[in-house]
Amino acid sequence: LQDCLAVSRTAGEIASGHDLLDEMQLAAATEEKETHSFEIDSAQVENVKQRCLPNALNFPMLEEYDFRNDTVNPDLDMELKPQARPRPYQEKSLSKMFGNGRARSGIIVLPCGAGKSLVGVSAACRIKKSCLCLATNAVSVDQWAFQFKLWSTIRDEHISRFTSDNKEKFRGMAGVVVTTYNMVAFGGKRSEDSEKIIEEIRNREWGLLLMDEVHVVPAHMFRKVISITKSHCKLGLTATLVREDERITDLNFLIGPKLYEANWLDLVKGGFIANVQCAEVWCPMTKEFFAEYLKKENSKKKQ
Ligand SMILES: Nc1ncnc2c1ncn2[C@@H]1O[C@H](COP(=O)(O)OP(=O)(O)OP(=O)(O)O)[C@@H](O)[C@H]1O
Repeated sequence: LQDCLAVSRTAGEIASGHDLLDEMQLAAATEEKETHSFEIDSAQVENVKQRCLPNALNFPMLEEYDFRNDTVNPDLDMELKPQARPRPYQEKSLSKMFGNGRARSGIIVLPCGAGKSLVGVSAACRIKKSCLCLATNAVSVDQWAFQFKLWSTIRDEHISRFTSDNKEKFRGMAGVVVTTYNMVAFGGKRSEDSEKIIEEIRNREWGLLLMDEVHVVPAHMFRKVISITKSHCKLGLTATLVREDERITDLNFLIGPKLYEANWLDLVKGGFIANVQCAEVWCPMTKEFFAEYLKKENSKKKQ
């Protein structure tokens, strides 16, 4: 099996779904346990993951992809360029993902401007298999395609964009497709060109599903994207794990646990991101607005 879901009760006590994983403790805890291997029907994987959450059986799971031994999916010739030098916190986030030589699915949290793109591109360069990169809009798609070319040696014909304006196809056995969550999740009628590309996206086994801004994607769209694409490893990138719809735990079993979170104050001190100034501005409210503001059912909107 190239993919495995690792489960450990003891590890669960150490690292609950939202805590950072401590490699040493986790390895020690897992070693104490016997290993059993069995295959899960792909249609049931989401159910199994959900049943293992802390509010159910409390067997937190790690999904790992043994990409080095994947002889089924073709390799993608792509390296980081020598001038791409990940910063210490970027390296650390990658070491949480690739700690044991496999690619672990999960979420990396880095503040705005800290360089999530280089982390995503580095992850794709290590796995060296086809990568589906999902962004929230067409501008981000262009930026991601640009970042892949900026930091990696990927050849132009191996990377394509799929948006309403750009319906490109990569050439060769493996490649990177950058598109939006919307393009993949769209349920309406598509043009012939789009239909062909989406078929390709559905049918291919992706080594890496790279998901940008995971906190803003509505939960139902997320589910749809994950259910119609087949990927061995999922990496979610975000600047915050706060969600408006309170479905943050969904990310935990749909993608994986938080693997790393950088402390933005440390990054400011290190000179990696700009200093933040916080100011509180008080504004008057009209009587009607204030009455609405005080209503219990509007409490979520206040956030
Ligand atoms: N290791 C690095 N060496 C040099 N430049 C870097 C490095 N990492 C990131 N950068 C630069 O920092 C800037 C911010 O990077 P990037 O756009 O990936 O941040 P981000 O975390 O995605 O931000 P946002 O959340 O705002 O999208 C870019 O100009 C990028 O080239």
